[in-house]
Amino acid sequence: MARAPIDLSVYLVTDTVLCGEFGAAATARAAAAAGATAVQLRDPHASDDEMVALGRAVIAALEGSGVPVLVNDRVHLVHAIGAQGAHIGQSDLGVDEARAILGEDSYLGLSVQTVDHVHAARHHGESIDYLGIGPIWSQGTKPDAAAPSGIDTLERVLSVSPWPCVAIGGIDARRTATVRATGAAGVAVVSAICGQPDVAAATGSIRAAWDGVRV
Ligand SMILES: Cc1ncc(COP(=O)(O)OP(=O)(O)O)c(N)n1
Ligand SMILES: Cc1nc(C(=O)O)sc1CCOP(=O)(O)O
Ligand SMILES: [Mg+2]
Repeated sequence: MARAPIDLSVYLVTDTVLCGEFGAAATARAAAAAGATAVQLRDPHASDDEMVALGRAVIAALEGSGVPVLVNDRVHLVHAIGAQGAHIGQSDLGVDEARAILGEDSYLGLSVQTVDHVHAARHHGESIDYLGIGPIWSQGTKPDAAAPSGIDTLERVLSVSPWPCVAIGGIDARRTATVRATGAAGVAVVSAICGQPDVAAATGSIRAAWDGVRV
């Protein structure tokens, strides 16, 4: 069964530590109400049990919003959480294994850093729903990320990718318009939303920048 296209335009990636006392679930709810269109549950430090509890809380917080939740790395927890898909990278389990766990109805995103990564993934075809490409700019959220690749690499990946691409790394409202101008499908954002004093306002400014609205 074909999956409906996923709206990646403002893609929140949660960070439990950055979200602080406000929490990932409240952050997801406020962000969705302010225009986030997808949420990725990302917590490299959580145990599987903690991830399931957090994921279920995020799903409950988003009830009725229509915003899909994707689980970072832990593809085996997607169904237990009740999430809509998963996101994996070059060092995680492979696309075939992930798709076998997910079945045909769940979304799957893959991180790439280079054009060669896109060519290497091409044979997976419809097993993949979208690519994440980054880090585009310098960022402080993912210590083991590659060096910033710059907007040129994003443009090169976009020129060869058969899948929609979302940019990640150092993206805030100001840079969102730059990403949109490349033809990317969206911006994936952690610290410009998580832990911000007003999550809804922070998300709204990214939403407005993506929509080309002057604020
Ligand atoms: C939307 C999006 N793009 C890229 C990544 C990074 O994935 P990965 O390289 O697997 O690194 P981790 O996030 O797992 O540390 C992402 N999570 N989301
Ligand atoms: C989770 C993640 N993945 C990256 C990649 O390049 O694949 S960069 C990153 C963190 C991005 O955080 P921020 O929005 O705070 O800059
Ligand atoms: Mg990963």
